[in-house]
Amino acid sequence: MMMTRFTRWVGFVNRNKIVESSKNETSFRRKTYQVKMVARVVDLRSDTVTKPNEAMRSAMAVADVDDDVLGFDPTAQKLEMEVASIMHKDAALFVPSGTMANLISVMVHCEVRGSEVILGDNSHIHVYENGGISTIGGIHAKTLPNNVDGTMDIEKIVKAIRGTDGELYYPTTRLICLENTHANCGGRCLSVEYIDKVGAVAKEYGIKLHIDGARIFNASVALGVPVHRLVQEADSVSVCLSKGLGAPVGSVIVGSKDFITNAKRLRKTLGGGMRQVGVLCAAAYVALRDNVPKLSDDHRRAKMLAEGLQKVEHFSVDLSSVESNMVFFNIKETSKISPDRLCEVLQERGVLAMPASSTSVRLVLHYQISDSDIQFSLTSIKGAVEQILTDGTKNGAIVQNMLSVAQTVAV
Ligand SMILES: Cc1ncc(COP(=O)(O)O)c(C=O)c1O
Ligand SMILES: C[C@@H](O)[C@H](N)C(=O)O
Repeated sequence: MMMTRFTRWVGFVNRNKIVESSKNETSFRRKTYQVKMVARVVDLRSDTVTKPNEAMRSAMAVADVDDDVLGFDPTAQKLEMEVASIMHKDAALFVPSGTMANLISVMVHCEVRGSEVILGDNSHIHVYENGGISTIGGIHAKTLPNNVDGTMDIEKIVKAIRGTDGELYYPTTRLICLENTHANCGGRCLSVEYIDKVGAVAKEYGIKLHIDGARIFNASVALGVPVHRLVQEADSVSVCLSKGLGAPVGSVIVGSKDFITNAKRLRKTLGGGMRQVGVLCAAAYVALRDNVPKLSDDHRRAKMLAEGLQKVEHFSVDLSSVESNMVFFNIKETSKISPDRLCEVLQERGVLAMPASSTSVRLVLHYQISDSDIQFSLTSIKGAVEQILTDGTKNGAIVQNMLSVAQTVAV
C-alpha cells in the first residue's frame, strides 16, 4: 500500500541538502542519508509539498484576525463564505486538515451509536486516517471494493445498506462516502452522473452522502464540470486547500447550516478550534482565488510526464488512467529495479518521488512544478535507471569473481 511505503519515505529538502528519513518498525528515526549539493530539486512526492508563495505570505502578514473560537475572525468568515458560495452549500467551516474534515463530517452524520458508513476499501478515509472514524468516532466501517476508476459498484452499495429486519444484530447504515478525485486510484475522477446516482440511492434509503473532496477542484477542471454541480447531491464535502490549490494549511467542510453548527462543536471537541486562524485562512483565500486556473496545467504536465515514462523500456504506464495531477507507473519485474532503490537514486539526482507499492512509483504534479522540471525529471529518471542497471551489472561481476575465487580456494 502506498501509505506504508509513504511512511518510510519522507525526504526533507533543506536548501542544498537532502536529509532523508526512513521509518523503522519501532520509531521514526531521522537520519542524514547523504548531504549532497544538488543544483535543483523537483519535488514530485505529493501536491501537499507546496510552499506558500509571496502573495500568500503577504496576505498572511496583513491578515485581519480575531478569536475564531469566539466566532469573530473576519478572514476565516470570508474564506468560509467564499467556499460555501462556490460549492452552492449553505455554510462552511475551516479546519486544520483534510483528515479532520473527513472525521468531523463522518462523525456528524453518524452521531447515533451503532452507525455504519459505506466507503471504499482503498479510500483515504479507510486506509490513511488511522481508522479515526472507528477509534475516535465509534463508527462501523462497511468497506466495498474500489474499482480502478475510484467508484464502488452501485449494486454493491445498495446491497450493503442494512435493512430494518436485522436491527437487533446489525449496525444502522447512515452514510456513504465517495472520494473525488480518488488518490489511490491514480487521481481518477468520479463523473457527475455516477455521483448523482449514488446521491439518488442515499435519498431513497434516507441516508447521507459525504464526498472526500481533497482534490475536488482537480476533478472539476479535469471533467469540465462546475465544482458545485459535481457536489450537488452531497450532504457534505471536505475540500482541501492545502493540496493542488497550494495553501500551506487547511481544509473546509461545506454543508447545511445545521450540519456546520454540529461540525463546529465537534471541531472544538477534537481540538481543532483555532484562535487568530485568519493568518492561515488568508493564505488559503489566495490559493482559492489564484490557483484553480493553474490545475489544468498540472494535468497537462502529468500527461507529459506519463508519456515520457512510457518510453522508458523498464516501465509501464496506463496513460488512460492519468486524468488529473497524478502519475503511477509500474517497474517491470524483469528490470530488477525496486521502487525504493529508484526513489533513493532519484533523490541523489534531485528528484523526490514516493514508492506506491512493491512494483510502482507515484508522481504528483502541482503548480510549483514547471515544464522544464518535467524534462529534468525525465532525464534524471532515465539516468537513475541506467545507473542502477550498471551498478547491478558491476555487482554481478564482483559476485561472480568472488564465487570463482571461492571455488578455486575450495578445490
Ligand atoms: C484523498 C485525500 N483525502 C484526505 C487527505 C487528508 O488530508 P490531510 O493530509 O490534510 O489530512 C488526503 C491527503 O492528504 C487525501 O489525499
Ligand atoms: C499520503 C496521503 O495522505 C496524502 N494525501 C498524499 O496524497 O500525499
